[in-house]
Amino acid sequence: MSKSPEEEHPQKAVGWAARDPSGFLSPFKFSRRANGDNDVTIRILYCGICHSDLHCIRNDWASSVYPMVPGHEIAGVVTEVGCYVTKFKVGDKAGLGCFVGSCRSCDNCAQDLENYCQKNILTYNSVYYDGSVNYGGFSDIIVVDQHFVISFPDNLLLEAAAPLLCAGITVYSPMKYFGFGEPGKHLGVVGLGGLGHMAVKFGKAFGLKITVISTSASKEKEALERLGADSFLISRDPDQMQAAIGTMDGILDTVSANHSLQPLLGLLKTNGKLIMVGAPDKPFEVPVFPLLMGRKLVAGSGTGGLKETQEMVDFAGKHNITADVEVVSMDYVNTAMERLAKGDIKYRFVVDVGNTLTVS
Ligand SMILES: NC(=O)c1ccc[n+]([C@@H]2O[C@H](COP(=O)([O-])OP(=O)(O)OC[C@H]3O[C@@H](n4cnc5c(N)ncnc54)[C@H](O)[C@@H]3O)[C@@H](O)[C@H]2O)c1
Ligand SMILES: [Zn+2]
Ligand SMILES: [Zn+2]
Repeated sequence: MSKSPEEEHPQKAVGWAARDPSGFLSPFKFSRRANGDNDVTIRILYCGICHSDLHCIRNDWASSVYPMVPGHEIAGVVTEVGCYVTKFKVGDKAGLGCFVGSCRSCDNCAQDLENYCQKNILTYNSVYYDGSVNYGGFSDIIVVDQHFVISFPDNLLLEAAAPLLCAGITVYSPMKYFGFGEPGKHLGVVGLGGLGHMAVKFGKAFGLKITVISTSASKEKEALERLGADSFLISRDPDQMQAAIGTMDGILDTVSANHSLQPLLGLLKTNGKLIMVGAPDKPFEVPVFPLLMGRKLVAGSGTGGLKETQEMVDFAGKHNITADVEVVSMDYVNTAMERLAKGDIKYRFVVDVGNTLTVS
């Protein structure tokens, strides 16, 4: 019989886990592997709450395995390093995003695109090479191969930098790849949540013109004044949408639920690109005529590779870019998930794991 999560590895660990698709999280005792020669052990101080965590704990994508300890925007301090570890020493600030493994030999891995490796291993809801289940960042410690660990510049506050490791890289990577990493272009950002607000910040740092496209007029003032967007478009206002037709070089769509793409395609100029990063559970309808009439492209992008993630964090350090966070205690996490489901957060919850994680 296989060993229990608490006994399968030598290092004791505690976290909060969902046990079923209700997604309700509660204390959970498990274990982590011994720190190997290439491994870094991180004492987790903060972990962001991504909408993907919510999709996962509630089994929206029909791929969840329980018990599940979510969390993939992890920031903390290195407490142990293996003998081959060159990137980190004990006491360094370190972080971890969506992946803890990849094959390291396929074409994707050779191009620093571990995020597209067919054999990559997610930080949680996945199985490691040794056959044991991975548990994520709502926990006290984690053991990771140094290749998947990111360094933080000293000037960034850890709690506000943690969301860079998913929300940040998920918008930075497609912006660079699809030609929005330099000044001059006009990019629309749909959905002003965790990903969306990071897209506004990176977009302004790249020198883009940014228009936030939102269903909710209540976000306008903040988008313009606090986040620095150039304009704000209410997608439910037909006059505003009509006036914006054919004005955007690209749109980054971060929306977590199904919605119509047709009005968005209309906003694009000829050769415009609609880049999907939101991950609703149902397929979209893609109307073809708006694509033909203007040679438009609908594309997608998933997080980013490790090299680019480090580049993004270093760029964020130089430009002082972090997430706007609401730091909450571990025992608030179920309320935070409810609020995230309703869009009641500006703009990222981060759990203060280091000070508030308790398991009785
Ligand atoms: N591509 C990737 O690699 C990747 C990485 C991280 C997250 N995601 C996905 O991106 C999505 C957004 O994640 P997040 O953490 O920013 O979530 P979030 O909840 O912080 O933001 C989502 C935004 O979408 C808005 N929204 C929700 N339903 C809407 C609707 N029907 N019409 C218009 N706007 C709507 C919300 O108000 C909110 O502003 C999720 O589906 C998540 O799973 C994808
Ligand atoms: Zn995420
Ligand atoms: Zn690979």
